[in-house]
Amino acid sequence: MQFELMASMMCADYGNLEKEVKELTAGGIDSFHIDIMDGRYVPNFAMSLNDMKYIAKESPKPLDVHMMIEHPNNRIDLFLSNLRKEDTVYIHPEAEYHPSTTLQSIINAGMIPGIAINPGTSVETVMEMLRIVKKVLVMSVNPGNAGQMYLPYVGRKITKLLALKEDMDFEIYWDGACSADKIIEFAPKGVKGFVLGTTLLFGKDKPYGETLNNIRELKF
Ligand SMILES: O=C(CO)[C@H](O)[C@H](O)COP(=O)(O)O
Repeated sequence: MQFELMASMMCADYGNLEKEVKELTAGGIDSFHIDIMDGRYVPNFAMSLNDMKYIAKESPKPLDVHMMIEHPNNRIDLFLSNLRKEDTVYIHPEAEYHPSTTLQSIINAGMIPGIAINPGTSVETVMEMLRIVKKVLVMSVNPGNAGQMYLPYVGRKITKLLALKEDMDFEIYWDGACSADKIIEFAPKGVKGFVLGTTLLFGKDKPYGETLNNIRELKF
């Protein structure tokens, strides 16, 4: 079964970032998920513009830039000017007065536009934006921290999005507490990719390549 695996780099060993990026690249990761936080939209600080630039320099793999910041429109050009056509930028619609303006800037710059949907945000709230994005990142934990519990009510939202995607042009991605049983349940239903953090990939005393191979060989 074809699905994408992304590494949540806020969970990586920052003291050995070069080694982490090289091992994940060699191990077959599909892209690097970079959580940009401002300590306001979410109660944490994670990665920065410089971390994003460093990872882009160290690996040819695409980046998923997840903007967990207030008013991303004020800072979007800084990020877009350092990205490539194959990179995705996700914004949180709640963080902006006019989120479609920000999405249009991402589209105009040639990157892949995405929205991230918080557990408490309904599909109906973001319906019009589903028509202009290519990717929808469904948060199955509240944004800001790795290592949280999966929130089961998010499953219903994914079911709704899967039905809508039949008539629209976006793919669904999973972010937060992603475990093997969630991949087994949701990949066959059509979820296109999974962000891997502390639950499945990091801090496991196992080479990343081995973990990624094990996930790709899961029995469906
Ligand atoms: O978006 C995130 C936090 O807001 C992280 O990417 C994600 O939570 C990491 O995965 P895990 O939950 O398995 O540690």
